[in-house]
Parts: sequence; structure tokens; C-alpha cells
Amino acid sequence: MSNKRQVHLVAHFPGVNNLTVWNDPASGSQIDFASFRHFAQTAERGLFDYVFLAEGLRLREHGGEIHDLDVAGRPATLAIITAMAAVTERIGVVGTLSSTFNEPYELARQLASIDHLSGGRVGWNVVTSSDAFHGANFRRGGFLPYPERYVRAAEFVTLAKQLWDSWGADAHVANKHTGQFVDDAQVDDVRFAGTQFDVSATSTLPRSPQRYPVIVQAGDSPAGRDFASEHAEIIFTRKGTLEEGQKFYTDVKGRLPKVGRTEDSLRIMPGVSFVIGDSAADAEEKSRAIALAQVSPQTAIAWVEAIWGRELPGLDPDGPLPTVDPGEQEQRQGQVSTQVNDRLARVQQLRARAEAEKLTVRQLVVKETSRHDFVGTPAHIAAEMDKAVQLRAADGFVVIPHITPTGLDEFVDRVVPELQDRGVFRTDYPQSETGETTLRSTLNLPDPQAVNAREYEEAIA
Ligand SMILES: Cc1cc2nc3c(=O)[nH]c(=O)nc-3n(C[C@H](O)[C@H](O)[C@H](O)COP(=O)(O)O)c2cc1C
Repeated sequence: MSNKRQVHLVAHFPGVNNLTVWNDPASGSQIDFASFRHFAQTAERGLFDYVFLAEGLRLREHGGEIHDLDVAGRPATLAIITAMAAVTERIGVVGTLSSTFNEPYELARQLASIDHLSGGRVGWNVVTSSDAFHGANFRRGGFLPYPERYVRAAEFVTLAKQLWDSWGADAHVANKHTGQFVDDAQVDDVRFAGTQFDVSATSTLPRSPQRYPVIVQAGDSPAGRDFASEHAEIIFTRKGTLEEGQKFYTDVKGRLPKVGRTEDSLRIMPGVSFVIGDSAADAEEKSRAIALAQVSPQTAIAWVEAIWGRELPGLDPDGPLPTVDPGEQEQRQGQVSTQVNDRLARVQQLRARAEAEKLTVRQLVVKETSRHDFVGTPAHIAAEMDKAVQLRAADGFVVIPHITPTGLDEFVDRVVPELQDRGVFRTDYPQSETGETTLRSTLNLPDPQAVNAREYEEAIA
């Protein structure tokens, strides 16, 4: 292996936004297990670190109705990652699960179970979730005030780690001669009293192969970044360009020494899209066609209505932007990118862009929403990815195809060999001296520090 910094790759299952082209003839089901099996096995064939699922907790709405243009109705995360683990050997399985709406005891139990069942290949993307629209589905009946969300997330992860640590390494005795199954002295009761949780519990499970799932985080505020520097081993970010990436990378890695962590203990992985062509021109052409498929005429109108805060009957997607002033009606629920604080300012900004670049409604929405990060031949894409990693804009990428479930195939067949030829990507899954095959060992991450519960409780007292 070369001395160059190595590229990490993660495969994001498509399907939770308009970037997925579900009406392409090549697109398959987002529900059938065959889709998840194909995707996970393709990613494993490509030697990816893990397969990754985002999670939407409520169907999106537009004008008070289910938003009927986007993919909706995918099975729940924990069930899918468990099923994908069953049809793969080495690749990790990572799911997005909210710390605002779940309960630590139950989620810790589920994740430890999957860690056991998968031989130590599970990870958890800790998100705080976006708004009260999602919150209405839950017992809380709304949303946690913004400043408390990361407090809850930190308490959630701390309590979960105490539960995962509560069985000693040798507590599971199962001695057929003595008849002793469990060593009670090695199983601690967990008592946690924080501002969000008051829990007294005994874990029902022995320590799992990884002890803790690999912790991923997605959230960009200063509080989110602090949370990541304390708790996360991977950050999933949208900072996909070289400049944005380098700034983010320096900021987040700069927070680590303050909490006693090394640079290598946290990996930064932007989500990126790609379009592969036989030549640069071919790829550009494909990129334009995919962008148009991602933004149908109806999708363009719905997007503009969401920004304008009103219905816009009769709006021509191939004509100019509406001349009416924005309204006050929230059209879209459940999609962060269309929520605006100052509608008039946003509308003026869009009008200025449309005028300067001479864009129709649909062309403008394409420009605003469809960004293809890596466009070109396989060799070009590999070179650009390599460059971003060497220049510390990222440690690797969360690759997001636009077709379910076969959109990753071409990347694995054509871009992965180019990365290997450059000496920046593995040619096999690593074999550790101890024979470890956990996700954390695949990622080459250090063992995380055990949480000292007493210190934590003193700190928040
Ligand atoms: C790259 C990225 C991906 C995210 N994916 C999800 C997701 O799949 N499900 C979810 O509920 N929230 C997701 N979130 C939202 C976060 O949970 C969080 O609510 C949001 O980013 C606001 O937190 P912040 O102010 O720290 O950025 C994501 C955020 C980012 C930045």
C-alpha cells in the first residue's frame, strides 16, 4: 500500500429525496429486500467501509397533502440494516436514528443486538432531527427546544455507552460443568440521572463484539460540531466542494485536541453524487440529462411554491419566475432545504439569478438543487477524489447514486479500480493480526475511550 492518505468509501442507499430518479426505467423497488441485497453486496464487492441509510420519520407534505413526487414508504432502518448484515460478510451496516425521538435503553439494546448478530459490523448515525413536524409523531408531541437537542444527544450516547459497558468482558460464563451461566459480579446496574433521562437499568445483553457501534454524526451547527468532536468517529457532511471541505475539516479536526482526541479518531465523509462517462463531454451530457430527470416540471413548480409560501396555479415550468409577492403559507413540510426565514430576500435572490443567467423556472430549480459533485471519466473521478483526500478536504466519501438499487454498480466496476491503481484504495478488506473483522477495524479507527459515568454526572451537575 502506498504512503498516500487512503480514501474511505461509504455507500448511501438512494431514496429519501428528489435526487433519486425513481421513474427511470432502470429504477427498482425501495421496499423489496432484493434491492437492499443487491446494493449491500455491490458495495461489499467494491470493498466499501459500510452501507448507509438516512431516515425520514414522517412522509413529506406539500400543500397539506402527501408530497407525491418523491420516493416515500421505505421500510424502517433497524430492520433493513439487520437484513443487509445477513447477506454480507465484511461490510459495515450503519443506520440513521434520532436521539430526539428514541429512548436510550431500547435503542442501545437494538444496536447491541445487531452488533452481536453481524459479528461487530454495526454503526449509528446520531441525528437530532429537524422539526416539530416530525415530532408530532411521537409521545413528546412536538419538538425539543433547539439548545436542548444536543444536550439530549450527549446524554443519550453517554447513557447508551454505559449500558454497552455494563457487562464485563467475561461476564458471559456459560460453564457447562459448574452450571454457572452468568457472572453476576461482572454485570453492573446502570444508574443515570441527567437533565433529559432518569434511568435505572440492567442491560439484557452481553458486551457486543465492537463494545460500541461506530458512532456517526450529521449536523452542522457549532453545537453539532462540538457534539461530534466529543462523541463521533465519523461525520457525514454536505461539505462536498474542495474549499468548503477544507474549511470544515480544519474546523472540526481542530476541536479534537481540546477533548483529548487525535486527528485519526474522527473521519470526515461528505455525501457526494457522481456521473460517469466515457469522455468528459459524455459525462457532462449525462449529467444534464440526469439533472432534468431529477427535477421534473411538477417538481420544479412544487419547489418554487414552497419557497414562495403560496400556491402558484398555472405556473409554466418553462416560463419565467412568478411576479407575485411571496405569501405566508408554509407549503412544504419535512424538507429542510425549502424552509426559508426571509422569503422576500430569498425570492429576490432567485429572481436576480434567473435574470442574470436567463433561466426558466425549471432551469433555475435544476441549478439550485442538482449538484453533481464528480462528473467525468472513471480516471478523472478517481483523481478528483484522491486530490480532495490528499488536500484534507475529506477522509473519504459517502457516495450517493441516483438509481435504486443498481446505481452503485458502475462506480464499483469502473471508479474503484482506478482508485486502487492510484494506490489510495484497498484491494481487499484488511485482515488484522488478531483476526478482527469489525467495522471499526475495517475503518482503522482506534478503540473508543470508555465513558466515565461519574465524571459525566459531576460535569453536568
Ligand atoms: C449531511 C446531513 C444528513 C442528515 N441526515 C438526516 C437524516 O437522515 N435524518 C434526520 O432525521 N436528520 C438528518 N439530518 C439532520 C440533523 O438531524 C439535524 O437536525 C440538522 O442538521 C440540524 O442540526 P444542526 O443545527 O446541528 O445542523 C442530517 C443533517 C446533515 C447535515
